[in-house]
Amino acid sequence: MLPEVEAWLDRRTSRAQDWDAGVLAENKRGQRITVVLPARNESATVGTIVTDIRTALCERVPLVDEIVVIDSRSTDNTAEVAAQAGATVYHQDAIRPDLPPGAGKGEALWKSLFVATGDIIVFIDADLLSFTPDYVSGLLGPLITDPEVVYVKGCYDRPLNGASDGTYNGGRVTELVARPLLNQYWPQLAGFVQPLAGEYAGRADVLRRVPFVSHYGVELGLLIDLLETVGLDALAQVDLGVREHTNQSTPDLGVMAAQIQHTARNRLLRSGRLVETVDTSTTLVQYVRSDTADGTYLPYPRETAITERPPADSVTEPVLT
Ligand SMILES: O=c1ccn([C@@H]2O[C@H](COP(=O)(O)OP(=O)(O)O)[C@@H](O)[C@H]2O)c(=O)[nH]1
Ligand SMILES: O=C(O)[C@@H](COP(=O)(O)O)O[C@H]1O[C@H](CO)[C@@H](O)[C@H](O)[C@H]1O
Repeated sequence: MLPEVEAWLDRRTSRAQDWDAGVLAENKRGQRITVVLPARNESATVGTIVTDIRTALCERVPLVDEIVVIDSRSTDNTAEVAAQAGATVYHQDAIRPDLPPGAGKGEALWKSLFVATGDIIVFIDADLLSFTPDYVSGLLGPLITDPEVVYVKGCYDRPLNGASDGTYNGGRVTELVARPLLNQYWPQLAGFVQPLAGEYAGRADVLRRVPFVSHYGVELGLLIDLLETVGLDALAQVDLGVREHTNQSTPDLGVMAAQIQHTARNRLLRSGRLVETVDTSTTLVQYVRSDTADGTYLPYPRETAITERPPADSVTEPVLT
């Protein structure tokens, strides 16, 4: 591990219990806080998370000023459940409809930058099964107390599929793809325990100055781009304990892994560290067994291409017609 990363780990890692929500609320210094939940078909969990944030961090303690749910083309009643719980809900495609449509989680997060009013934005996944309000207060701790910190990622133990035997086999794409890539090509980021964590927070003005990768490339893209724009010491991480969420299937994480690999490749090409002599395919061919008598395998092609939204600040205002 690089000596600067060892020093960073010591200097920029804290724990959720180190940060008291009431004390943070007293020290906001007029900064507005928005919590954003990107949500695609999360009606089973989004309401509880919004309710917990609202009651603990808006009503009991005036730490959070706004709760936004970005409905990301849900086909269930996510929007209604979130609104009923007290969130302000925006449909992803209804934000800046003048722009060509984007897709995936990265699009939902980028679009939130056009509607969130906070000086600090906290991103929380909407599929969490272990959410507690100190996920939010923990992430806010370094940002409210240290003006030199601009971005904070959560870290935690990650049981897989509700395992209660003390095993932490979650974070499959983190362990099999993202962590190896970061250690190989961006060793300054090797101190992040959960580089793909879906719970993180940043200063809105900084978030508006970096691109957002579409789909599931967004977390890796943000980490790499923020390292390059603000430097390692402006980044921090907070130990949130344990995190359980609705785990996707392993084949679906194969698509996520490919998107993350394309994100890393895109940044290596952009920086000139990688030169490609042949085109790279973005089609991932998986296999499913047919339900015919012979049960042969059928190819199941999945598209894994990523796109990228430019920094929100660089997008011109909509032309009013
Ligand atoms: O197109 C998408 C895909 C995902 N999400 C949300 O992003 C978060 C993380 O996505 P997911 O749970 O699918 O990823 P995982 O946590 O399994 O890696 C969840 O709140 C999703 O509802 C979204 O808003 N739009
Ligand atoms: O960390 C990971 O490997 C993936 C999948 O986690 P699991 O194997 O389902 O626990 O989950 C994260 O990655 C996504 C891509 O960056 C994020 O968008 C998710 O919020 C995060 O849960």
